[in-house]
Amino acid sequence: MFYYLYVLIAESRALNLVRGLLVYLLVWFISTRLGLNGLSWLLGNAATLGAFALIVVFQPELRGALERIGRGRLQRQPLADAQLGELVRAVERLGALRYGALIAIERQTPLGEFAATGENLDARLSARLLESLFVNKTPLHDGGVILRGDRVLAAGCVFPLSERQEKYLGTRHKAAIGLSEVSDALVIVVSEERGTMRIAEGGRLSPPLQPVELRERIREELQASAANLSETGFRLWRPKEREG
Ligand SMILES: Nc1ncnc2c1ncn2[C@@H]1O[C@H](COP(=O)(O)OP(=O)(O)OP(=O)(O)O)[C@@H](O)[C@H]1O
Repeated sequence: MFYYLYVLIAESRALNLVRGLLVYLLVWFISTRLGLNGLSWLLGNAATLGAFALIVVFQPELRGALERIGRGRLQRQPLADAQLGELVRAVERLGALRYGALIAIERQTPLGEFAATGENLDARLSARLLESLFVNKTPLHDGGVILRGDRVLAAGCVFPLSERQEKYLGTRHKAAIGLSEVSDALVIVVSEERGTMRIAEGGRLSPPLQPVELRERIREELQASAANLSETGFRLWRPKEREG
């Protein structure tokens, strides 16, 4: 439990917070022992308010953690090999043509609330459809596409932005990471500037992937989540090695 707690903390902004809290508690403890009544009173009262402030500041992390715990047995129709081929072909072509793209593959966390921000399509997945959806100057190219099983659920969707501060990350990549922070979706992002293809999952962004790697990674992830689900009935959260 401590290990999992540590990984959960280390993976988020909470690590700095825990360090800060330890310093705070130490100063409070020392001031009480030394009889510095003013400082000790101030720190004691601030701690009560601080507990509420923490809930507000760390609302996204708390939401993510609760969501992970409550992830249930919503079994989705997995992507068949043929559809996976179509998806990878589309992503590869979008990269080659330098069209930016953002595609979320729904797993156990329902993405309905994000699909509702875009245009409902419920169309059969095909490479040509996916490519068309990201062509510049068309009404639906802005935003992300959501795949549910072998269907394109919606396009032009707004995903939550990650609060990561890295300057090299543009909004498309932050939206990919953001959605993967609050759900178990696999999010593929194609850079318009560089034509690179990456996957965001569990709040982490992969390095640029080759088409073969992309296909394997998606296949592995989808198989792993299906196996995990059938073994236990619930999708267990497993910490992963950090990437990059
Ligand atoms: N919250 C969001 N949800 C979905 N899509 C978004 C969101 N924010 C931005 N986008 C998409 O990202 C596009 C802007 O990408 P931007 O150039 O800022 O990001 P980037 O990560 O640098 O990507 P690129 O490498 O493709 O330039 C927008 O036109 C929009 O299509």
